[in-house]
Amino acid sequence: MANVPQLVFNNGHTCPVIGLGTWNSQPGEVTQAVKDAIDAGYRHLDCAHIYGNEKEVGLALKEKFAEGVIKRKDIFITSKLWCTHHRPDLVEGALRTTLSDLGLDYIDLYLIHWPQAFKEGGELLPYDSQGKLIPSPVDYVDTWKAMEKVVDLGLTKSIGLSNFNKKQIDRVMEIARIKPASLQIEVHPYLNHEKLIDYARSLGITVTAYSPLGSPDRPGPKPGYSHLLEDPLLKTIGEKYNKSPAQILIRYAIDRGLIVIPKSVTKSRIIQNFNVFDFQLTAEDIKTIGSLECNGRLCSLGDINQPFYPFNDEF
Ligand SMILES: NC(=O)C1=CN([C@@H]2O[C@H](COP(=O)(O)OP(=O)(O)OC[C@H]3O[C@@H](n4cnc5c(N)ncnc54)[C@H](OP(=O)(O)O)[C@@H]3O)[C@@H](O)[C@H]2O)C=CC1
Ligand SMILES: O=C1CO[C@H](CO)[C@@H](O)[C@@H]1O
Repeated sequence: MANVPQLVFNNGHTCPVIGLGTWNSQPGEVTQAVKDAIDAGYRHLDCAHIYGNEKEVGLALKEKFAEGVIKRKDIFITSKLWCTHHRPDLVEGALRTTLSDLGLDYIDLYLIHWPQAFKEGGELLPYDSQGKLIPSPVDYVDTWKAMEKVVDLGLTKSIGLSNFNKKQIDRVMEIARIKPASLQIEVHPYLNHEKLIDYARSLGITVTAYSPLGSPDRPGPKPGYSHLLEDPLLKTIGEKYNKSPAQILIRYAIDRGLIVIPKSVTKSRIIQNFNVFDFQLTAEDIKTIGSLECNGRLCSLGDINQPFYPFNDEF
């Protein structure tokens, strides 16, 4: 794959260190965003069935393939198995739906989106009358065996996990014939996740940082904390390199050895976020930025008492 620095997975496949996030990119805007990203040099897209926009992502790919701007092998596509499809007999069909929506015959990485399973066969977010998501008893280790089968079928090159904690990763590692290639978790200076990142790496699993800009269109992490992009420290460090806070945050992930997937539907920001390969943060910058840590988790799902909820453990 051209020009974008890559990380190598434990199976030898490579993944560009920056990708375009697509959560909350509306169907009416995501096609243009993906086309702008490809034109800007992105060669990695982060998608998911739950984002409800894979068909529109597929339209952009179709156009860029037809124009000859990229070939299929030039771009890395991630998607994720949603929680209502953990039952082993549903996994292949879920991936085939994603492939059909994206207009592809394989993806590069398929992740179990969350360890929790939800009631199958209805809404993607099946709430009960109390407003709680209805669990399904499926254990993610059984789901993992079905994930291995979709690799065998050639429907995805690699498989991995998202939002899993240490114990949950261990349980998958114990039974895995095909080891997870990557772990996608929330990582930014308010939630540095040092222990989980070190642990995943010790197992040969790469880590992808989601919400790297602190997901600024969502409520902040804690009362009294500004949104990350407004943090004066990032502005000061940015001035040193003539870069924006967003560029510092993206570089912060890359310089920690992570894959990073900032989302934007704004052409100028899509270009800006990719323009991070002409500078590098020092070890001291990384330490200083890391001091913003406040256990400021932004993204969670389901009830803390439900089976397999991942965020009750220290990491
Ligand atoms: N595995 C999982 O469970 C999860 C995965 N993800 C993945 O990670 C991706 C990124 O995370 P996400 O939570 O979307 O948030 P990000 O941290 O990437 O922030 C995205 C927001 O920042 C704005 N933005 C982007 N670039 C800039 C810039 N240069 N200056 C100022 N503002 C900017 C965007 O606005 P605009 O678009 O209007 O330009 C958007 O509002 C997701 O899109 C998704 O693909 C995210 C959450 C959970
Ligand atoms: O990636 C994500 C964003 O959307 C989902 C909900 O709609 C989240 O649960 C998930 O983690």
